[in-house]
Amino acid sequence: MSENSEKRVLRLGIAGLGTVGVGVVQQLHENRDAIYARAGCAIEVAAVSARDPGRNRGVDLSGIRWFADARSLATASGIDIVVELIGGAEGVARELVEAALSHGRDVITANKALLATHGARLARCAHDNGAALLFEASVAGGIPAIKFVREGLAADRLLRVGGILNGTCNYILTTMRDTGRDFADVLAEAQALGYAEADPTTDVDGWDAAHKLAILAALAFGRPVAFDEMHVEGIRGVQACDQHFAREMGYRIKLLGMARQLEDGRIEAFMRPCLIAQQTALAHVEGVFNAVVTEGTFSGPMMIEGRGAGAGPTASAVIADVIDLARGKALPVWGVSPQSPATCAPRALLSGAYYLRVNVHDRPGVVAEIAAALRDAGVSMRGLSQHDAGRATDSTVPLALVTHETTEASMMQVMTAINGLASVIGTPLLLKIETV
Ligand SMILES: NC(=O)C1=CN([C@@H]2O[C@H](COP(=O)(O)OP(=O)(O)OC[C@H]3O[C@@H](n4cnc5c(N)ncnc54)[C@H](O)[C@@H]3O)[C@@H](O)[C@H]2O)C=CC1
Ligand SMILES: N[C@@H](CC=O)C(=O)O
Ligand code: NA
Repeated sequence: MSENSEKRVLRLGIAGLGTVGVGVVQQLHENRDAIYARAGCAIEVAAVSARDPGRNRGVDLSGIRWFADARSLATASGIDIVVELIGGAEGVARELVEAALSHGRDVITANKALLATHGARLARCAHDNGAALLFEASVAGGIPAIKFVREGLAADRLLRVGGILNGTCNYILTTMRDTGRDFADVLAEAQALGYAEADPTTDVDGWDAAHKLAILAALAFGRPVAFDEMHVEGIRGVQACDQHFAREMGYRIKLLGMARQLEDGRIEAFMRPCLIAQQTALAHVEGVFNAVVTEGTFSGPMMIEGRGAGAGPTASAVIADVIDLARGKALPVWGVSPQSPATCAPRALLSGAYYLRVNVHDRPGVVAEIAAALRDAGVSMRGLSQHDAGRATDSTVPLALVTHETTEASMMQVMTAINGLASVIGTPLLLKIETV
């Protein structure tokens, strides 16, 4: 494990002292005795690297070596584990992790962007150099999502994996629904609470959650997923009227991801806002909470829920990985020996029922035009709703419909036809109705 294990001290080199990095330093201090008891050795922050050495971060960093260039932590002496908490799929974070693993040094990271994008290569690098790469904090913050899928369900054959994987989006959607406040206002609040990524567009455009889904799918199916082929949509298109319609129809809107392995080995995966029936457990995962769901051939359906973001939960997951290493527990990155990435099935192959909301000029014949677009694509309507709550001063009105079971290909055809209608204002919103 460690060049220093005989002294029963495990020495960390932490890169990045933001929300999570500071959380780790603080929690190691505040919960030192319990951590010592479980790890069987002392955990010490031996070195750090952050941008501004002079800034007061509210934690005691005295006596800790400071490295101006985080990449130096990969090879510096006196460090047993590199803890990468900078973030981002490229740049210093990637270079540091690659260099440390190549040097045979164990790495712990919370960086889902890096793992989703370069996971196949990093797994190979860790394997070839006998180094461990642990990443519990990368998916669903404090929820032990990685251990749940990779270890807890190791004997099962998983049929699907997914869940609500972005705390910022879930917080925004929940708060908008409950308070009627607007998107930008609630996003600023999520940022202030430390939930959002350095660039919050990563959260609201669905990429952060998609990164996490790619990691879960890789663990569930034993192979990294070709991330750039995944279907990803964010929550910017969701309007107040959608929350009204969803409630009226018995649903809640959630940014939801789901991955399934098809018989031909391809992965069907999406991350997008969906309607979920109000009475399901997943619909009640609210605020910053995340949930991971699985369906196993042998274990059946399961769900775990908890805080998916923030300093405390995320630092706790990082330190759990440190304790694993202290206990001598290091597994292959994806639970099996390194594999090449699996391709994703095209979006058009998805199927299900859908919700479609269109803002239209309120005039005779509009509904007939939309119905014609559905008819031409062979899509059958299950219900239609229009009410004045969402009416704008220019007499445009939102109209929402739900379909019977159909294919995504047919819905894409409907969207193209509707987008071309003169009576349609702005971009219609298409949400999958997901059965969970
Ligand atoms: N905030 C959260 O709730 C969660 C964050 N994560 C992940 O944890 C990682 C860190 O996230 P946060 O702490 O929230 O981000 P943050 O933006 O608060 O902290 C990152 C820190 O890294 C520093 N940094 C940037 N470039 C650097 C460089 N070249 N050398 C040294 N330091 C550098 C920044 O100055 C900043 O203080 C990211 O990968 C993020 O995706 C994962 C789960 C939850
Ligand atoms: N920005 C992320 C933080 C954790 O990964 C989120 O909001 O869930
Ligand atoms: Na986790």
